[in-house]
Amino acid sequence: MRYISTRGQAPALNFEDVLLAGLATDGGLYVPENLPRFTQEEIASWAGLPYHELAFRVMRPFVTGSIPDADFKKILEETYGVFSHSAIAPLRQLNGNEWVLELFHGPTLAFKDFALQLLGRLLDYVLQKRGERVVIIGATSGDTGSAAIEGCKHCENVDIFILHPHQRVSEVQRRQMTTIFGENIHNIAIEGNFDDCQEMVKNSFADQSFLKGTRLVAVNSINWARIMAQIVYYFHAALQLGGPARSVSFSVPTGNFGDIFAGYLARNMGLPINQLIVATNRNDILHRFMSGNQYVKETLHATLSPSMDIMVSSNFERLLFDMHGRNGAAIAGLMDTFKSGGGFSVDEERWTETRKLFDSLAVDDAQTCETIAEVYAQTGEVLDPHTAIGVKAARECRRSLDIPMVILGTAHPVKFPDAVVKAGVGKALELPVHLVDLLEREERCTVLANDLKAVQAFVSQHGNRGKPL
Ligand SMILES: Cc1ncc(COP(=O)(O)O)c(C=O)c1O
Ligand SMILES: N[C@@H](CCOP(=O)(O)O)C(=O)O
Repeated sequence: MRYISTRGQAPALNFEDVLLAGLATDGGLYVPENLPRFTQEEIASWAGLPYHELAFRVMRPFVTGSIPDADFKKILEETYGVFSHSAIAPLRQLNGNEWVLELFHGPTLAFKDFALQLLGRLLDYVLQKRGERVVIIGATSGDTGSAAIEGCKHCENVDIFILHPHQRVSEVQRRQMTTIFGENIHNIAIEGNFDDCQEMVKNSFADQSFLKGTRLVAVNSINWARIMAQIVYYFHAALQLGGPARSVSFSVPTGNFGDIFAGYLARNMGLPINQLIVATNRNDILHRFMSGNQYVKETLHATLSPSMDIMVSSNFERLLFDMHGRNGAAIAGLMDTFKSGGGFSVDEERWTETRKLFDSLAVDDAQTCETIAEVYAQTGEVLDPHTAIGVKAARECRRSLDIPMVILGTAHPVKFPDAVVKAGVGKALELPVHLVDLLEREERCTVLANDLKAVQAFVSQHGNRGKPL
């Protein structure tokens, strides 16, 4: 399998090099040159497989040529062996044909564990084989950070730096990052928002001189391996609901467009998906595109669903690439316009074609709380605010009541007690055993200005097991 950049100018790479590349050298994102496509019979034959075995079948074509089957199987078995629910991603029924796919039974209680538990193991495998050390710089609005630290903390050959927006993540999210100690783990709170953190990561790929020859790796969903691992649970959910004989719809709480892009790929790989709903919070650039063909930046607002407080949505570029017939030059042009502050629309025909699959809704904080309260009253289930946005969007945008609607349950509500309390839910939420004393643990974190040079200087000072590079 070869991977090409969405901007058409970077060299094509194999899986191992894509895993270690992050952003392409032309600033684009890597995508498979040819997407594998499974037959309906093949997909049907996977019904009832344990999650790690399904994961092997779905992801195998992407790693072929880089990771031998036996090694990949072992890595996957270990990866999903750390999840606390035997079904790994159980489906919980809300209503007749409405389901929440619970993606929060991994170690950090959010869907990020599905990919980052795997990414840490893949990095370990590849770096040991190569005898190479790398630096990771990641940006988080709350969940990627802890999942990346948890996934990489034991990696001998990795120093990890996680940037989060100072005072813009929940207390539980922050502590899940800042209470994990290790000479290779560094938490930095940036006096800015998530987009600032993400831009610093992307700019660091563009000029890596501060790393003095050490390779920079991404843990954000710009890294193809993140998206790859998230494709699996669409197959897993659909197979439990009668797929592929029956099609299924998904409503996806969306920020960086990684999770829903994985659903789009699952469909292109042969899984019958009827509808994909882009569910955003007040930071609604993706909803404005899907509903009105306008991709224009606005001010980023802090909301009760902080993990989706994102305006510059990385993976949207991967969708645009397909929408434009995989024309890298066209994407480079659009991205340059966007980076210089301009918005854009796409050709009306391309947009109408895309809308055949995608619908969207922006949900504000008041509606988020109403939905948490409504679902609690109906079912006794407490939703986290991100999942609640997915439920609200599913209920508003659903095209057919006959087709099962799966809402991606992207985080556990215990990570967001403020929203749950604001929604008027009285039920006490308990942290799981491994985090039970989280609120009493010592924290370590460095606060830095919103200044790329300051961050790069910090990385360069601490990038070799706490010592200078
Ligand atoms: C809990 C939660 N829900 C939804 C999202 C949005 O996912 P994506 O950025 O892949 O669109 C995120 C962050 O990315 C998240 O942490
Ligand atoms: N919501 C994310 C933001 C980063 O997105 P990613 O999927 O690109 O890593 C977070 O919680 O950190």
